[in-house]
Amino acid sequence: MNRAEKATLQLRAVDVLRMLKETRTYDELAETTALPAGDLNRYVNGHVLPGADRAREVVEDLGREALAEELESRIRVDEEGYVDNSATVFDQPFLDLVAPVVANGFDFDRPDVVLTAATDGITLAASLASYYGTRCAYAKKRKETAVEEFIEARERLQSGIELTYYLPRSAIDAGESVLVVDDLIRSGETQELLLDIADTADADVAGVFALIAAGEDGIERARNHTDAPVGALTTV
Ligand SMILES: O=P(O)(O)OC[C@H]1O[C@H](OP(=O)(O)OP(=O)(O)O)[C@H](O)[C@@H]1O
Ligand SMILES: Nc1ncnc2[nH]cnc12
Repeated sequence: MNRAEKATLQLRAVDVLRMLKETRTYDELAETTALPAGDLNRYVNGHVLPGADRAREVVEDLGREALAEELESRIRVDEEGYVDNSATVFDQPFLDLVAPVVANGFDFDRPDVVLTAATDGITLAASLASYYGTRCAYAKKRKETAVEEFIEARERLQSGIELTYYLPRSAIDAGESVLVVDDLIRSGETQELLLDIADTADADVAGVFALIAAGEDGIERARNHTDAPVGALTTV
């Protein structure tokens, strides 16, 4: 880890601790983190940065659990199992906290491109791309004007409707590594189409990630299409 990466990790740990502190006293935060309250006070107030090892523990272990809890408290599932996740996908600062936890906690190789499907996956993909310092690309359900060449992926959904996603061909080069992400995975049909696009582009898949898995079907379907790691922050 170079100095810049270390500093980034330390600052991310402070972000996670500040998020946790919003709903806790220092004593409660000490209990949650198993770190001394005095140290936590200095980190949260920005007087001292946690050491690299401590920072990694906060981001990878605690961060993942805390973010999953925070995510669960923000989503509403209706009586038919459909999820309202607007409070998450509209909150870019929250997604900026998610990015390092995902990048460090899910065994994904650093991608060249973070790929998602318009619309709701875009803010998550943007946060991850920004964290990795890579490009963000999103496939759309219609062809964007003035783009000459597209990669297309078409699938007949369980409902019988045919769905096509289009991505400008220039968005992914052959041999690049693609991390496929979305806010939500349920049937896995959308992720399948995105993996299909990556395949047509002759790209490698770094992984598949969703903030929320609605049931296990989608995750399993994605696992059938790639050997790369597949995961979600929470399952409802
Ligand atoms: O695993 P699946 O069954 O494919 O479902 C997941 C997809 O459904 C939602 O998108 P939707 O198609 O509703 O479009 P939106 O992002 O524009 O709301 C969600 O953002 C995922 O992309
Ligand atoms: N918001 C949502 N909740 C559950 N399944 C979905 N499939 C597409 N959008 C969904």
